[in-house]
Amino acid sequence: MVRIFLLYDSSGGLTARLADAVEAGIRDGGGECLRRTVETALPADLLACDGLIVGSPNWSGMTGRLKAWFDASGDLWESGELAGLPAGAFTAGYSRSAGTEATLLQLLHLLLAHGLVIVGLPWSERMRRSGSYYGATAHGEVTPDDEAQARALGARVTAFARRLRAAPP
Ligand SMILES: Cc1cc2nc3c(=O)[nH]c(=O)nc-3n(C[C@H](O)[C@H](O)[C@H](O)COP(=O)(O)O)c2cc1C
Repeated sequence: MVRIFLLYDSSGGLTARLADAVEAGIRDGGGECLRRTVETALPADLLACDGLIVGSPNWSGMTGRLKAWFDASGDLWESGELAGLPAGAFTAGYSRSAGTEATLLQLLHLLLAHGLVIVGLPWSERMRRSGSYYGATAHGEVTPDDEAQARALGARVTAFARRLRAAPP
C-alpha cells in the first residue's frame, strides 16, 4: 500500500476541513494517509512516504509557518531525495479571487523545487464552482463541491504514487 504524506497548516479550521476530504480521497485511492499539521510534521515523515499533498490557508501566499517548515527541509532539497514523487496542493481562504491560485502556485513552486511531480485537477463542470487546475480550494466554507475536488485530488495523487512506485521513471 502506498503512503501519502498530508501536510497542512490551519488556524481557523477551514484548511483542516479540506484536509479531511483529501484524506478521504487518499483512502478512496487505496492509500494510507500520514496526516500531520505543520506544528507536528517532521522531514523524516516525508521520507517515509510515496507522495505528498500540502495545504495552506490563503494568507496572500502560504503561511509563514509552512514556508519555515520547507526552509528547514533544505537538506532534502540538496539531496534530491524527494525527486520523482507525486504531489498536490490545496488552499482555503475568504475569496475565490483574492489570491487563491497565487497561493497554490507558490506551493507548487516549492514542490517543483524538490523535484516532485505535480498532480493537479483536470477540467470538469465542477471547476466552475470549486477547485483549480493547480489544486483544491475552499472559500469561507467547505462546500460539497470543495469536498469532491479535494477528495479527487487525494485519490489522484495516490493513484500516481502507486504507478510511479511500481514503475519508477
Ligand atoms: C494574515 C492573513 C492574510 C490573509 N490573506 C488573505 C487573502 O489574501 N485572501 C483571502 O482570500 N483570504 C485571506 N485571509 C483569510 C484566510 O485565508 C482565512 O481566514 C482562512 O480561513 C484561513 O484558513 P484556516 O481556517 O485553515 O486557518 C488572510 C488571513 C490572514 C490571517
